[in-house]
Amino acid sequence: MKIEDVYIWDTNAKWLGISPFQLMENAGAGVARAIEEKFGRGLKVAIFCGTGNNGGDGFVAARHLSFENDVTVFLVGDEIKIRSEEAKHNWEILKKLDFVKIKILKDSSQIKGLNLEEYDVIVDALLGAGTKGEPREPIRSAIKKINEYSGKAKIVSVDLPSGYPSKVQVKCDFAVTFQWDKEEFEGFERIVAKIGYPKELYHLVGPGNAKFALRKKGEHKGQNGRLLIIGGSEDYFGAPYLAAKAASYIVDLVYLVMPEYSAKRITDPDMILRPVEGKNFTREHLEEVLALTEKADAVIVGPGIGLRDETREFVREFVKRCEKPLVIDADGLKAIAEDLSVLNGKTFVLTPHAGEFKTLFGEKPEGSLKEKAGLVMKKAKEINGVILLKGVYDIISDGKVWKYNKTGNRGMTTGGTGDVLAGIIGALLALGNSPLRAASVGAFLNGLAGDTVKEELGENFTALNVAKKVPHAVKWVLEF
Ligand SMILES: NC(=O)C1=CN([C@@H]2O[C@H](COP(=O)(O)OP(=O)(O)OC[C@H]3O[C@@H](n4cnc5c(N)ncnc54)[C@H](O)[C@@H]3O)[C@@H](O)[C@H]2O)[C@H](O)CC1
Ligand SMILES: [K+]
Repeated sequence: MKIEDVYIWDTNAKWLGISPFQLMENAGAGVARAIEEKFGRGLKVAIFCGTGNNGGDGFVAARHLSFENDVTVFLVGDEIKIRSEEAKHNWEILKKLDFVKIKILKDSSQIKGLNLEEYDVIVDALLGAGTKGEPREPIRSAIKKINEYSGKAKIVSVDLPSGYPSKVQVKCDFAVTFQWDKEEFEGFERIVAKIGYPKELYHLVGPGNAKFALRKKGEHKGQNGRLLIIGGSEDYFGAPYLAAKAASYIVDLVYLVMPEYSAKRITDPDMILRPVEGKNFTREHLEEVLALTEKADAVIVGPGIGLRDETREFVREFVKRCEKPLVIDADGLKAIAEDLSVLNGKTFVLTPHAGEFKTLFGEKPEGSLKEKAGLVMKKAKEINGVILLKGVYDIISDGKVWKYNKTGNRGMTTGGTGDVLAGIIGALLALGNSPLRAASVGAFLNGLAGDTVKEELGENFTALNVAKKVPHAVKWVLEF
């Protein structure tokens, strides 16, 4: 587990209704439990707290420990700097307790002369995951003070030794770290305390994942993604248009490559059209279309492209030679189903529904969520790419992990929502996201846009309604 993942989990946990108060309560209780299990009860405990949430965990631990131990809390810093609601809440509780002693140490001069000889255990809740740079005063002096008692008292750090990874850091007997043992940490003993995240968080896509995927990269036109969409035929022009419309809210530039016959029917000024001659894509268009991919960050191929033999051949040849990250959707999937080897060495997302999945891989996804996810993961591994199986729960895998998405509603069975989804995924790929993240977050945003439409119109709407709610979905995520 990486520190970036912790942020995603916290955000998704909040989305499930698990509040930061609950997490802090569990974190502090976990610290208290670890101490009592290791060292027994009836202890004299000093708890050094900073003004961030690491300190907040310390406040909670103090309350839990106070039941059977003699506890003194040293707040290092000014109490008006206790900012988060959950830390403040727990601080206010502590101030009402008569059996917990509180000492406020606003500057280093108050720390230097402290004598901590009477304490059996010193808890270090000064700095945690929010540490930026070398520890500054008065925290720095507090770290040094604690280290004077190394080997004399037991020193327990909350989450990580304060100051880590700087030179000035607490030398603890162990740290109580939360939920998982974090890969990045080294050089100190760790005990893991679970803080109430459900298993769903390993797999469920939520606003935490989406926030990361939507981060802007630059201030200049084109820096935030250029997407090329290849689709349309004699019979269809709406499908590539819907994909382009949805994507245009996310990336800077969307180029729509279509046979001129269908391109003529598009009048939307948001679109940059790149018509190619004729009514349908054929091998003859190959060089021209490949040249267009050069200035794109990602490519979508398939929406409304049709199933003519010469078009299917075009799709396969194109995929084989395209060097950009790809989303292959709809008729494009049927074209490559005839020869999956065109995917070798490519970076791509396939977006089949159950029927297309069977056409591609000869097996129908059936059974429980876990069983279906197992099959999607197996096939993703075989083709060395990302598969998004569309359904009531969308399942996404890169062959190593699997994710699922629950946003969306029955109204989205209407034609064209798959094109909107492909457009969003392509846009997220063009922003530089991994195929796994682009596909997972694409499914989430598409469903969220659909749910936003449902709030206004009920379950009878069209795919264009969904595409037009993409900016609302994005705004919701960024403000969450
Ligand atoms: N999901 C979880 O794992 C949970 C973790 N919890 C605990 O929360 C902390 C992280 O809290 P946060 O408020 O983000 O940061 P800190 O408390 O680590 O520090 C912020 C605080 O410190 C000041 N500061 C930053 N760098 C320095 C420095 N170099 N010198 C001095 N002061 C510094 C900054 O200005 C802030 O005031 C995590 O570690 C867990 O303990 C939650 O309680 C439960 C969920
Ligand atoms: K700490």
